[in-house]
Amino acid sequence: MARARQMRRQARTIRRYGYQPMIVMNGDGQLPDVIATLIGRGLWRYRSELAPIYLATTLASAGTVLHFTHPQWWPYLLVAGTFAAWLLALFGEHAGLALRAERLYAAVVAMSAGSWLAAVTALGITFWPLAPLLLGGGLMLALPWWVHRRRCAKVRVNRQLDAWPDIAQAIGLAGSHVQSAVVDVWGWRARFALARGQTIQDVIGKIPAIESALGTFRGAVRVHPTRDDKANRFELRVLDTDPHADAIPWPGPSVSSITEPIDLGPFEDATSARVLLLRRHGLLGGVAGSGKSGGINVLIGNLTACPDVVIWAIDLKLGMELQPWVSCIDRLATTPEQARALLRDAVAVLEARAAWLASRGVRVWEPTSALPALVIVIDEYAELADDAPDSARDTDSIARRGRAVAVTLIAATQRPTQKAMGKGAVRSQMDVRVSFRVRERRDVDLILGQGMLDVGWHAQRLNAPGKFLLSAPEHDIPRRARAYLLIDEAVASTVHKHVDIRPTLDEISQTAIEEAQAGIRLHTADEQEQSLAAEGDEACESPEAILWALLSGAPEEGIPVSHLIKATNMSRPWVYQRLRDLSDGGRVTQVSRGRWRSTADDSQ
Ligand SMILES: Nc1ncnc2c1ncn2[C@@H]1O[C@H](COP(=O)(O)OP(=O)(O)OP(=O)(O)O)[C@@H](O)[C@H]1O
Repeated sequence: MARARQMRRQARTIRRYGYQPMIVMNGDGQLPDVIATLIGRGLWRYRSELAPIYLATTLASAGTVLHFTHPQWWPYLLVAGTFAAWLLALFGEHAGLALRAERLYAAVVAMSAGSWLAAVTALGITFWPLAPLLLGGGLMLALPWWVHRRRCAKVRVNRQLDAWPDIAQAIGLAGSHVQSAVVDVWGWRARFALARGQTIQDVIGKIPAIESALGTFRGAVRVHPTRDDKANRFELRVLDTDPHADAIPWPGPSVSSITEPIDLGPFEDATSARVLLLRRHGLLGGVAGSGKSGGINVLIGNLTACPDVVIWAIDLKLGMELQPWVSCIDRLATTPEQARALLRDAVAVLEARAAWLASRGVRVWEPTSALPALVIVIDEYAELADDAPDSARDTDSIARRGRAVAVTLIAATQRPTQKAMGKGAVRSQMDVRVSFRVRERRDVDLILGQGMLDVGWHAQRLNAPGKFLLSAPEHDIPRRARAYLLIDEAVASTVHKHVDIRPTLDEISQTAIEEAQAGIRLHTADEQEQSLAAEGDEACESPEAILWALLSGAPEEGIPVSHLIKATNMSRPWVYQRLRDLSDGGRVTQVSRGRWRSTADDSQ
């Protein structure tokens, strides 16, 4: 038992230091040196934890020396401390202080240290209560430092990286070394240089050995080429936690313009699944409950933060899904009629924009807040194809011609079969495909494109809501990602935050819509007139129509009842009954005894 414990301790020491420190004493009074070495090593090894003590000691020594040599310097020290605090608070981000709380903490420490040093320089360390203040205040300020999660993680990572030479030796990658490392919320990533002749394929083959040597869980290590794609470099990604283990709350919009790629959620290696929507159409597919609406929420949440996008939406489930966004959506169609009108207007917009571009000799519409892009989100596309099949021509038009003029379609549907997509070219025009879980293997090809299943896009294996595969020009290998989850409160607060920055459509588009609608009104009026005329022709033969025609054309003094009886060929009571009815409705009036006319002229 004891032997096993000792061996374990030895192994741990070897992992940490790369060798087993051996202490040899020859009885010549070397013990103090050895102890000093060990203490020195400990002070260095635990430098991060001991940093507050080092700082306090430095302040106390510097303050004492300055008090005896330059006591008149205290105002400069005070100004320096204040200036350092100001710099850290405002620009600390550039020094790696990513969170506001971290910058605030650093500023408080700088301010406190500067003030205390100035006081000690002026008054001396024996001045009450400067010494207890250093102890008490130092302890209070040290606590957040000691418990800070990212600092602890950084220390742990540094220790793991210190052990890399031995790990590399043990797993056959001797000579590779760390160049840089960063810690993030999911774990850490480091850039490595390989020894001569080693390749990234060698490293990929050693992943299980690396996981074992670093003591991580299985699947925690990923190896990627570096951004510069050098053959003798690689990036090691080590996850402390599985980013997909639980629902991932939406951290807020990742963009402020449609020209930037939108972050949908993390891949398994915790890098962001970012995708550009400008001049692209998108299709989201997956079984009921797989997270399509959640994905749409992430997209809309980001789009609402872009003042260069106008959002239109169609939600034929009576607006159940998209209603919460309504204040940020310029136009929401919840009935087939509204959807038809919306798509018709979108085509008018794209045609007007295309004509405007052509008149200026410009090829593409560059979105700005004055000339915004138009994104049309359609939740459950199959319902649109079912309830408003005649709108297929418009969706087709938008899908084919919308890119250059920044009119984008985003469609979500369970199974994008040709029938569900309305028989047009919409599906084939979708440049960005997001597949949530599908039930049948063949649905993978339906959503992601023909042949994708065969080359490893296994959306049928996604095992939790919100998990998806993303296919887009910049995403051509299958990597599992999980969409952020927006709870109702996040939607409400996002709407509240962005409602004031929502743009309206540009004049070119608005005029096109007005003209299209006026054209439709004219067309409808014509149709109505024609149908009335047709009705009139038909009705001319009826006694009612004859009666009404005579009354309408009657002169000022009215028309005699005898004429009406004769012309209609009806009985006197019949004529009087009709006259009474028309009179009750205010449509005719008795001018004098036995003479009637219509009141139409009176109202003009
Ligand atoms: N990204 C996510 N992370 C965790 N859970 C999620 C995520 N997205 C969705 N869910 C869970 O799955 C449930 C169903 O999601 P959602 O309504 O988005 O699916 P859907 O594919 O749109 O379904 P339907 O086709 O029936 O509308 C949600 O109520 C939520 O609890």
